[in-house]
Amino acid sequence: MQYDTDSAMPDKIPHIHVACAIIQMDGLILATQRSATMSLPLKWEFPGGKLEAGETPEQCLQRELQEELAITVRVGQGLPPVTHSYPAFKVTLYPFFCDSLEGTMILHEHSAACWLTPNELPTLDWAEADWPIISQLAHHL
Ligand SMILES: Nc1nc2c([nH]c(=O)n2[C@H]2C[C@H](O)[C@@H](COP(=O)(O)OP(=O)(O)OP(=O)(O)O)O2)c(=O)[nH]1
Repeated sequence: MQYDTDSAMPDKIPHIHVACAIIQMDGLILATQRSATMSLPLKWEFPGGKLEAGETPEQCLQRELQEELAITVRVGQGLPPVTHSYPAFKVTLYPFFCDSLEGTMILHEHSAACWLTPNELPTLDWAEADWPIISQLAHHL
């Protein structure tokens, strides 16, 4: 029997699920830059990280934002998830609007952070998976 390998073989690349925070303050949105030693080096992203087993996206965001930036936020409305395939893995991003930031931000993992208006967001070199979110924000906020 012959198999069509493309359809019969299971997907070999890992598929990760990542919650990310669109943190708003005074009309600006927080962007963070991945460090040179992280995957997708120096790309800009919304802070967040991989969902752990049994964790809601809201819980994941509170944990990741505390670990990465030493801040807490109020997690609000979600945007539609976005799935993107990188050469080595596939990611589904679960974006959430957040506000009411508390704490003094410390960059524990990122190389930089900045606050931008929705219109300025496309000027950064974003991780490829983020572009559908950036377009949505630039047009709708
Ligand atoms: N947090 C976040 N990650 C994003 C975005 N866009 C995007 O492609 N990603 C990717 C980068 C990472 O490969 C993955 C997020 O997982 P992570 O930051 O916890 O993973 P990592 O591989 O850097 O670190 P590790 O915990 O596995 O060591 O999703 C985004 O907007 N925010």
